[in-house]
Amino acid sequence: MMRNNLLKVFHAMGIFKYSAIPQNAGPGLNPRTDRSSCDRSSAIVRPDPCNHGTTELNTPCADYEAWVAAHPSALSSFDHMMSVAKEKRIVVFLDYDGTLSPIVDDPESAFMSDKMRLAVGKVSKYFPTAIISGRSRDKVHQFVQLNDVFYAGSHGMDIMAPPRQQKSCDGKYQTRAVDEKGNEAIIFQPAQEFLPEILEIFNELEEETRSIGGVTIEDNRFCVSVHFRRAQEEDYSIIEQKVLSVLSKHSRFHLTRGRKVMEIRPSIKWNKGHALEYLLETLGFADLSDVFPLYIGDDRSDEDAFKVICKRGQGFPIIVSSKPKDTRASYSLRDPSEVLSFLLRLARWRRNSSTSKPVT
Ligand SMILES: O=P(O)(O)OC[C@H]1O[C@H](O[C@H]2O[C@H](CO)[C@@H](O)[C@H](O)[C@H]2O)[C@H](O)[C@@H](O)[C@@H]1O
Repeated sequence: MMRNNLLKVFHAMGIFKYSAIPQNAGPGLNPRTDRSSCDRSSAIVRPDPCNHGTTELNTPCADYEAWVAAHPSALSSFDHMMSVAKEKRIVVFLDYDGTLSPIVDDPESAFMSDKMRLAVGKVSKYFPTAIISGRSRDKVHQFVQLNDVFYAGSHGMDIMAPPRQQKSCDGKYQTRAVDEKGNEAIIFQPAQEFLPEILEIFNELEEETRSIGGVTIEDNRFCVSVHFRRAQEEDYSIIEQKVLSVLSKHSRFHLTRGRKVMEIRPSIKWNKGHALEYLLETLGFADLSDVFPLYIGDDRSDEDAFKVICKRGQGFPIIVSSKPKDTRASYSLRDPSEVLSFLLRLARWRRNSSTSKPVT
């Protein structure tokens, strides 16, 4: 009752203009009542006060229940979602930090639970599954320890995929490799030429921030993370100044922000969304009209992948958040424990289902 009243108020304020959403948006993108949250034009957004975290919604909109009404729980909506996806070829994409592992203070201790490993393993038995992380590819593989999963590190700038002729790529950034199981693979690294400068940036950042307590610099191979989760809040602006001063010496790089982290990345047109498309193509799904990507992620960089799914007009962009956030995702899960439940349910659904089309 209270929620309905709140929603009416929001409607009156024009915060969620469901009626403005095109009714022909594709399958999976219009939860429950044909509302697409891919249309962000009507959301009221304020930048994070210190610009140090993810963007959250302002005003009464910062009410989780109302937000969930616009981004329904993927658990409560599971049956509906699967009725949309049945007969489709589901391909599963997962982010790592904040999705498969809970956010912790020490980035080196962001371990994945055995239960989660088992769930991802089960999902990968039934659906092609890839993990696209901001971490280095090796690091995320070390955390996940599954060999039947495809890995993309450095926000998609380092992908190991099966060898397959690419239409959209001239092979310039590809090298041949052998995966853990001894199979032929391709490693795609579009930012290779930036490696020497990334190393310089890493060293400069270490030097510049050495004297500030609680800051750690993480080498993510094709990008560098500056963590300040353990720093004093009063040091945030000096940390930002130091990072910006290092960045000013490297014109081919830019800054992005995540959850208490600033990241310096090569300025190439490549992100998690491109990685999703690249993987679909290498897995042989590019030309199939019934391919249904499902992407679960919690952070700003995952929005690039949500955007691609929205543009394709078919799939499930799912955000992991326990707070209202401006997002293109259509569905939500509260935290990694809900991700775990969702993945287990997905694997069970596929195992018990005779109608869904197995991916070949
Ligand atoms: O794309 P992701 O896999 O989500 O990686 C994004 C960043 O995740 C990690 O940082 C975040 O998780 C840490 C551990 O829980 C936490 O301490 C930190 O505050 C978060 O921002 C990772 O360490 C970064 O390098 C990734 O870019």
